[in-house]
Amino acid sequence: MNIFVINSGSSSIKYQLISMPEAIVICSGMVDRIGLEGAKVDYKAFLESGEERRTLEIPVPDHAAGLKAVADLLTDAEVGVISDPDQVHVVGHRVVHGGEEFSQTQLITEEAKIKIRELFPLAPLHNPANYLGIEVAETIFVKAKQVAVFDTAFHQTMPPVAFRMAIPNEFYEKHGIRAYGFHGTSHKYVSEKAIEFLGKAETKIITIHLGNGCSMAAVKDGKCIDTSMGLGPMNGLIMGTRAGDLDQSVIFHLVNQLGYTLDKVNGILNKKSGMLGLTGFSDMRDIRKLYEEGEKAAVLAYDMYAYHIRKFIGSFAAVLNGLDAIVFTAGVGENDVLTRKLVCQDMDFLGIRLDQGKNEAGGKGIREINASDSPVKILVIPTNEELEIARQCFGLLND
Ligand SMILES: Nc1ncnc2c1ncn2[C@@H]1O[C@H](COP(=O)(O)OP(=O)(O)O)[C@@H](O)[C@H]1O
Ligand SMILES: CC(=O)OP(=O)(O)O
Ligand SMILES: [Mg+2]
Repeated sequence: MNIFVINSGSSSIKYQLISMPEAIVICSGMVDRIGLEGAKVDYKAFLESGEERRTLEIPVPDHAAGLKAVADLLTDAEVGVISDPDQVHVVGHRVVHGGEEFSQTQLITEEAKIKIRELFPLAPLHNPANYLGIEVAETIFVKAKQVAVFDTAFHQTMPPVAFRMAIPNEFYEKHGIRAYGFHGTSHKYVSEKAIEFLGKAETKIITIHLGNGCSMAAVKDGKCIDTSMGLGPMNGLIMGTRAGDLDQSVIFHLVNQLGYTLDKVNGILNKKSGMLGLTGFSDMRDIRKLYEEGEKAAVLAYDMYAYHIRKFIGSFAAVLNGLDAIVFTAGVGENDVLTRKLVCQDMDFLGIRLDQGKNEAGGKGIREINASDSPVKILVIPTNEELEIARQCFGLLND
């Protein structure tokens, strides 16, 4: 079964064509800077004759144009991997917010599409892009089954004590206002890898997903019991452009005293805050350079970024009542040596002891970077949301 996985972001589309159940990646790549100057389509095909790469620097005005360019590459006479879009049997979509409606992977019906649209206001940077991906894929891969895999699904095992908020009951009962949690596909994938690595069934693990969006999960015996994000993917950790946890008074102050509209405040907290607000850059590689030059704002921003992760490690260790491993994953977690160093610093009271040599060593696959006498394992585990989405699709359609 050929499953084409689409992970649509606000300005990018990551994709992989995967043959299941063998989990063979046929091709993979990314469309970057959609709607911006300097858009680019990256494509890597694993052919019998060897690996073929293409980078197209073409205007990509919207998601439809991006997916069309990818579909053309998939069927290209020279570097293509299929001869016809109908050879894609299933399209698996990452959908960020599934609300209370969707706790599991779901075949996309007209009714499901209406519900995904209703969730736009709760994930404004994500669900509209995910939805567009579905609409466009339906016109390109006409015969394929379309399946949605939700970021919120893995967190549905949280107990009420973790997901309820202390506001009047009717807001939960009538309007579903509660914590949902995000990046669930990634937290699930890396926590399962960590459990396999630890080689025991009873485990207490904290997974730390640091990409553009950042979140953490407390995972006990393979099930999520708490997470740092809530109703939408805005709160918790400091992120590329999102503020993370914030005193509610700030919002009222911005509106009532400084005269901002609520829409404007929403835009500021989602798109202009976080590392971007503190340093002028949202990409960790740019901020890292400034840090190394000793630029004050970058040093403070890095320290704050790590400080908030450390606070969540402390609170999640408390709710887990112990800790076997912490796991770093996603773009920053997998690659940024400095973030991992700052997070693990002065955490030996919790049994977290980093080996800086191992932290700097690099490498592929799972890496253990703790000191040999560290009671808690510190693991770097590359995430693979696309493979997990393909597995979920295959599981749904083979049931
Ligand atoms: N080698 C690296 N060193 C430090 N940060 C990196 C490196 N590679 C990627 N990143 C950071 O990872 C982040 C993007 O992570 P990613 O998981 O791809 O995010 P998303 O899926 O949310 O777009 C960016 O901030 C980028 O700077
Ligand atoms: C939910 C979320 O924040 O996703 P991303 O990290 O892809 O922006
Ligand atoms: Mg991501």
